[in-house]
Amino acid sequence: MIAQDIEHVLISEEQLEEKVRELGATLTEEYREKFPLAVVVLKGALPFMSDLIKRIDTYIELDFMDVSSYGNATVSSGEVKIIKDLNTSIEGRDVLIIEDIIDSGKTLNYLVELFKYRKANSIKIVTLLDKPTGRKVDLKADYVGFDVLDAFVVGYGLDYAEKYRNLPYIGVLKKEIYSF
Ligand SMILES: O=P(O)(O)OC[C@H]1O[C@H](OP(=O)(O)OP(=O)(O)O)[C@H](O)[C@@H]1O
Ligand code: HPA
Ligand SMILES: [Mg+2]
Repeated sequence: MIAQDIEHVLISEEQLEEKVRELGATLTEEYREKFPLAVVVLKGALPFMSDLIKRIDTYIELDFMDVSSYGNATVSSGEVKIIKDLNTSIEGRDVLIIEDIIDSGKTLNYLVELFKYRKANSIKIVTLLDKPTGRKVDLKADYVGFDVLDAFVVGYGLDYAEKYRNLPYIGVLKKEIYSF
């Protein structure tokens, strides 16, 4: 069915599960004495967040922010739009941003600057995927699941034109799907 649009599987369900456990254990240590506010960047980070938080064995608070800059394209528009803001004040909080992918870096750069302005005590980033070759601004995550090369990837939350978020693995989309 939808798997027919995938050229190849890049990261399997098993690899995802193992990595999420590893990241969860690391974050448990990092935040043991704190009560961080985990900010989930909608919509792409939802499946990663939902698996990751079950592997973090310390107190955390969750909040959600919906931002979008891709629309139906495979290249960032460069303009980050806030669709839904946080419900929680982040002044003085230790913020852990949970993301699915860093590509140009513009989404997270925008959020980090916003959270600094709002006087967070600390800001760290955990991202499942990092695509360093896509970078347009200087931004580094604190915790990275996997580096990916320069292909448009989908699945496990990541979309192309709002499709494929429900694939259980990360795959590379066939070129003919997005190039006309
Ligand atoms: O580093 P960047 O080039 O900014 O790209 C990364 C961002 O782009 C995607 O979100 P998108 O704006 O497509 O919204 P979505 O999560 O709802 O798909 C992805 O989930 C990241 O948030
Ligand atoms: O490779 C990608 N796939 C899906 N969404 C994305 N947003 C930035 N890069 C990507
Ligand atoms: Mg998207």
